[in-house]
Amino acid sequence: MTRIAANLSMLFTDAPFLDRFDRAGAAGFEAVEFLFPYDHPIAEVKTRLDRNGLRLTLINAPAGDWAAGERGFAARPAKRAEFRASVEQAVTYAKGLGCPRIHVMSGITADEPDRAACEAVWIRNMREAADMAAAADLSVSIEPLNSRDVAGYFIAHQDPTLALIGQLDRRNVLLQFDVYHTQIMDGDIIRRIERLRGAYGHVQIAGVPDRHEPDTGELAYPEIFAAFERAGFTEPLGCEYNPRGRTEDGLGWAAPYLRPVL
Ligand SMILES: O=C(O)[C@@H](O)C(=O)CO
Ligand SMILES: [Mg+2]
Repeated sequence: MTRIAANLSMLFTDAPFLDRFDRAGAAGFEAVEFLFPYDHPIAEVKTRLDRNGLRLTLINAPAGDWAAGERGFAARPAKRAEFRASVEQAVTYAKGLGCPRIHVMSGITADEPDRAACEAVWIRNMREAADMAAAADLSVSIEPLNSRDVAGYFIAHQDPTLALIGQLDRRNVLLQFDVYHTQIMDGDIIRRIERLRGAYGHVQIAGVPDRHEPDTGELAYPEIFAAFERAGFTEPLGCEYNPRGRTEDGLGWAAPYLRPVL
């Protein structure tokens, strides 16, 4: 059965962050994910999850100055200290919030002079992140981002990302399969879902190319949902899209996957 999670960094954004949990619960979501909860104490976020009966499926580790274009540190040789501090904070939040995985971002490396040095530090950092996460019984999620939206990001394609993950030799590190980014960069979505079965631990969805609801654009999402089911992937798919209007007004496509609203 297809299950879905509301991405609270992109859905319900007409409400303050903490109020988005109530909106997601009222809309019938069973789970949520979001990027950065760090402006709010763990206890406050936990209260919002619990009072809406929501499970948390993913948070991102702090990724630096987002507004200035920073997108994490793992592949940036000069940012080792920031990297470690960000993973420590993410592990503390994930543990406190009952979230099973953290997305650790790699960083913009287009201006780094030495790609080999970026790869070497990425491997060293990600191994450390994996070990810190494993000690807390968590996994690490790694997501390639499309280079149209995020130019210069260290990882843009799935297969090279999987090759890097393979070099880590850590079982708790999995691919974050964002269907939106993957369609833009790699395509062949259905075959990829089958072929990479077991290699991805978290999935996100959006319409392509406009990143709106998954009922528009070039992808046939009902077919994609069926492929994930056939592949045995039963975790909630993160709804990480920019709603065309008010979030609730665009949830018609999601009706079969939402809890009945009382
Ligand atoms: O796809 C995305 O944009 C996100 O999943 C993310 O973590 C940050 O860019
Ligand atoms: Mg994503």
